[in-house]
Amino acid sequence: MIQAQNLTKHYGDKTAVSGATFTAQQGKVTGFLGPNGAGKSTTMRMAMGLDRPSEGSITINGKPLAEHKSPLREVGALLDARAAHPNRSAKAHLSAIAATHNIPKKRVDDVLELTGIAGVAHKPIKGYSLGMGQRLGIAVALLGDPETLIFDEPVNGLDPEGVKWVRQLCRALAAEGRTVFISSHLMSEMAQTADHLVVIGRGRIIADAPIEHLLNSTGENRVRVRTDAAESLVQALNGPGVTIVERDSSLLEVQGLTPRQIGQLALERQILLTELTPIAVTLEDAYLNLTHSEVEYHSGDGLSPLTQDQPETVHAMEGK
Ligand SMILES: Nc1ncnc2c1ncn2[C@@H]1O[C@H](COP(=O)(O)OP(=O)(O)OP(=O)(O)O)[C@@H](O)[C@H]1O
Repeated sequence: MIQAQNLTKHYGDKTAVSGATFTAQQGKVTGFLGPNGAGKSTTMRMAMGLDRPSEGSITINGKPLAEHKSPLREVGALLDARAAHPNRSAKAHLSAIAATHNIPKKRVDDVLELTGIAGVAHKPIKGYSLGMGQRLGIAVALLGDPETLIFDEPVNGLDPEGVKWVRQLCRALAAEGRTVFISSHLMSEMAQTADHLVVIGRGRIIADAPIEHLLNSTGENRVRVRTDAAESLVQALNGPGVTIVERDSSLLEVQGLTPRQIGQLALERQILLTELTPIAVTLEDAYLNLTHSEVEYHSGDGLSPLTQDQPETVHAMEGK
C-alpha cells in the first residue's frame, strides 16, 4: 500500500506538490493522472526516496522506503527508462542489480522472458528502441518480485501491442494482490487499466475515487436534439436545472432532462424532432472538466480542448 499524507514539495518558489493525501491500495491498479507538470513524477520520486518531501510524508506498506530492509523487494519502480548504461546489455544490467541485491540469477531470465526482451538480452542497450527501453525498465522494477510497483508513464513509446501488454501486466500484478501505482496524462489509457484514479493538477489532488464514481460525479449526461423549430423547443424545455446549448440553428444540446422528457415536452407542443441522441459523459470529458483549470500551459485558443467546443448561446435557468 502507498500512503501520501499532506505530501508537499517546493523547489525554491515553485510548489510541485501541495498537500497531497491519497492511498494506493493493495490488489488494485491506481491510476495517477494529471496534465504535464502536474507533479506526478515528483510524487513518485518522493515515494522512492529520491526526493525529500518539504512537508508531509509518503510511505510504502507503512514506512518510508528508506526504512525497509530490502527496498528492491518491497517496491519496484520504472521512473526513467533511460537510467541504464548504454554499452551494457539488458542481461548484464539486470544481473548487476540482482547480484547487489541478493536476487537469484534465475530471476533475471524470468523477467527477461516476462517483459519480452529475452531475444535482445545480450545486445547493448544503446541500440534499443524507446519501447524496448521501457520493457527493460519494467524488468528492473519486477526483478525483486516486489509487492508494490510504481510505473511513471510506462506506455511512453510503446506500440499498440506494447500498450496492451503493459495493461495486461498491471491487471495481472494487481490480481496477485500487489499494489500497482501507474501515472499517465492520458485518461483513455487509464480508463482501460485502473480500478481507482487519483487525479492531480498543479500539485493538488483534485479527485481520488473509483473510476465509476468519477464518471458519475462529473456532470449529467446531455442529450442532442435536432429540430427545425429550435426556438419553440427552447421555450418548451426551459425550466429549473435545465441547460440548453444551441450548437447551430437546428441543433441543441440539453442537460437536465432525459430523452423521454424532451420527447414528451416536444410532443405536447407538436414540435417535430428529427434527432434525439443521449451523449454519455466519457471519462475523457470528466478528466478534461476536472483538470482544465489546473493545466500549467494551455494550447492556443483554437486548440484548447474546451474552447474549441464553445457554444454560440447558452440558456440556463437555475433554481427557478
Ligand atoms: N528539480 C526540479 N526543480 C525545479 N522544478 C521542478 C523540478 N522537478 C520538477 N519541477 C517542477 O515541478 C512541477 C511538477 O513536475 P513533475 O515532473 O512532477 O510533473 P509531472 O506531472 O510528472 O509532469 P510530466 O507528465 O510532464 O512528466 C513542474 O512545474 C516542474 O517544472
